[in-house]
Amino acid sequence: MDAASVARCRAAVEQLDVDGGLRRRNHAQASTTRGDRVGFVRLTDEGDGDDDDDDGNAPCPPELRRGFELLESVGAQLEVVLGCGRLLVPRLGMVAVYDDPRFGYVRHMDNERVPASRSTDGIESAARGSSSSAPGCERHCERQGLGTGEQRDVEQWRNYRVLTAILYLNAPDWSADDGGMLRCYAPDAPPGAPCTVEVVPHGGTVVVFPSCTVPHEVFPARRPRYAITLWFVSAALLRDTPEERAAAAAATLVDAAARRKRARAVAAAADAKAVAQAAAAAPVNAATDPVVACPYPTLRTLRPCGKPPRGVKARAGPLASASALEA
Ligand SMILES: O=C(O)CCC(=O)C(=O)O
Ligand SMILES: [Fe+2]
Repeated sequence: MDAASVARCRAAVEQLDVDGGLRRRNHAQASTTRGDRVGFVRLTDEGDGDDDDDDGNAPCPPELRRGFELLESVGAQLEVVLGCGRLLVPRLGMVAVYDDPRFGYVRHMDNERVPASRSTDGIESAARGSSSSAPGCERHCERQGLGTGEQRDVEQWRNYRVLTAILYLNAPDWSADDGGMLRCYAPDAPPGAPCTVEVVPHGGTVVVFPSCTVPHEVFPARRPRYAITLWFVSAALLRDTPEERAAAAAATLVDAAARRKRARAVAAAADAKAVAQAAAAAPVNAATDPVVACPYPTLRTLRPCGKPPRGVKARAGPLASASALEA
């Protein structure tokens, strides 16, 4: 993204902050794991007032829309390039500023398997579509022969994200000395293993990686560090019936050996096209990336990813289903 557009987006984020739209996380571990303040903005005008996701989320400022549109177009291109089936865009996008030079964000994954009883993200659940109390989980467990009594011990995906896309909005004179680097690790790399990619968060740079397989961390920054993030959701998890969800899960869960083969899962570039090309060149196979086994609770908060670019024929993912969007 060009410098002028980045500057406009950054100014919009600063204004959002002045208006009280960015808050520090208030759950217990947040103070030690991450130093950012975040807000969620509505990316569509949709919203009929009876949806929790509406609570307290400002509409995306017009100047910031271009940033989210860029991320959405990255998703649209990756959907085609990676053949991962239909990606969906949540109604909310995240805006973040790291302004405490003591803290970045410790190594984590944006989605992962956790015991069912812990598969919630607290305040993130509504905003990011990551609720674990989705109706149907119990029936899903039953379908798999696990029984409702045992379901608390069953692992589930923490949330519904499959692809993370970040756009940095930092000032043009940002340098490596300012810190704030994003470090991504090879999937399944043990702590301390060599990292695969380090990204200096230059304004205009976009980073994408599969949410379920790439551990990453953010280093503390000496200056306020701005970014917006869109977490794409897979259509496959929107299947309506337990049978369909079970089939989707069985068809898409990846075994550990296959995951290890995907050493490089990160692409960074200055614009959407370059991102898509870089991702295509990397040995990422999103077709086999995992999707969650729970239904998404509020279908209305999702919409299909933007149209693929001209001349590129969309490859139908094995689980993509337009009917999943009709709720
Ligand atoms: O801003 C970044 O580079 C990454 C932030 C991150 O990992 C997150 O918000 O989950
Ligand atoms: Fe993250």
